[in-house]
Amino acid sequence: MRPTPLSLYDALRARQQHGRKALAVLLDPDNLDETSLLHLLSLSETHPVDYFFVGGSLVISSHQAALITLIKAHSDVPVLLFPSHSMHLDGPADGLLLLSLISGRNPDFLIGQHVVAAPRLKASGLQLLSTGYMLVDSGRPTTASYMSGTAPMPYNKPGIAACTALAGEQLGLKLMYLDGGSGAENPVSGAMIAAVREAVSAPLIVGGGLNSGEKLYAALAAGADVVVVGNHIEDKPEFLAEAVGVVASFNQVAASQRVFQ
Ligand SMILES: CC(C)=CCC/C(C)=C/CC/C(C)=C/CC/C(C)=C/COP(=O)(O)OP(=O)(O)O
Ligand SMILES: O=P(O)(O)OC[C@@H](O)CO
Ligand SMILES: [Mg+2]
Repeated sequence: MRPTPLSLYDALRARQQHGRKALAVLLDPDNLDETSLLHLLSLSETHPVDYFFVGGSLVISSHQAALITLIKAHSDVPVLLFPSHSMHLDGPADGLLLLSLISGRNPDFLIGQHVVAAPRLKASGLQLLSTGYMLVDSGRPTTASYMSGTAPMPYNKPGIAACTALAGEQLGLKLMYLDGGSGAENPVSGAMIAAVREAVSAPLIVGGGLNSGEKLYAALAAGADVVVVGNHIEDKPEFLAEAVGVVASFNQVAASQRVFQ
C-alpha cells in the first residue's frame, strides 16, 4: 500500500526536525505572464525549488488561477497561496498561508479578512497553514505595510519580534513569517531572525530583499527554515540556480556535520 503523503504542515515540521532548509519562489500574478512562467518552470526542472508561493499586494490581473493551473500541469512542486486579501483565493493550489498580521494593530488584517474568507476557505479544500505574519522595517515604506495600513516592527528591535512571535505561537499560529517586504532595501537582520528562532519552535519563513547568495545564506544561518525570493527572480530568472545552490549546499554541510557529531 502506498504511504499517505504528509500534509504540508507535517512535511515542513519533518524538514525542520531534520535541519533541512527550503527555498520558496514567490510568483506575483501581476508581474508574470505565461511565457515567463514557463521559462521559470523549465529552469526549476534543473534547479528544483521546494515551494511556489503565489500572491501580490493587489492582484489586478485576472489570471492567477490560470497561472496556478499551468504550474500544476508542469510541476509537482507544492503551490501555496500567499494572499494579501480575502479576495485572492483563486486557483488549484495545494495550500494557503493563512496570514494574521501580528506585527500590526489593524483588526481587519488580524481577524477581519479571515472572517469574510472562512466559509470559502472551508469549502475550498485547501490545506490551511495559520501563519504569524510580521512586517519588519526595511529602510523604506513597502507595499505590504502601506496596503495593510500598519507600521512595521523596528529593524533593530529583535526583542519585539521575538515577543510578537511568541505571542503568536501561544495563540496557536503554526508558522511564523518575518518579511522585510517586497524588494526590501535591507533584509530582516540576522539578529532578529535568531531571536525569533530562539523564542518559538514553529517553522520560520523569512523573505524580503533576499537578492544575493550571501543574503540567503545569512538568513539560513541565523535560523530561517524557509527563505523566500520574489523580486530578484522576477528580474533575473537565472538567479534561481544560485538560490537553489545556496540552500542545497547549506543542507549538505548541515547533513555532514550531523554525521560527524
Ligand atoms: C484571510 C485571508 C485569505 C487573507 C489574509 C490577508 C492578510 C492578513 C494579509 C497580510 C497583509 C498583507 C498585505 C500581506 C501581503 C502579502 C503578499 C502577497 C506580499 C507579496 O506581495 P508584494 O510582492 O509585497 O507586493 P507587490 O509586488 O505588489 O509590491
Ligand atoms: O520580492 P522579495 O523582495 O524577494 O520579497 C519576497 C516576499 O517575502 C515579499 O513578501
Ligand atoms: Mg511582488
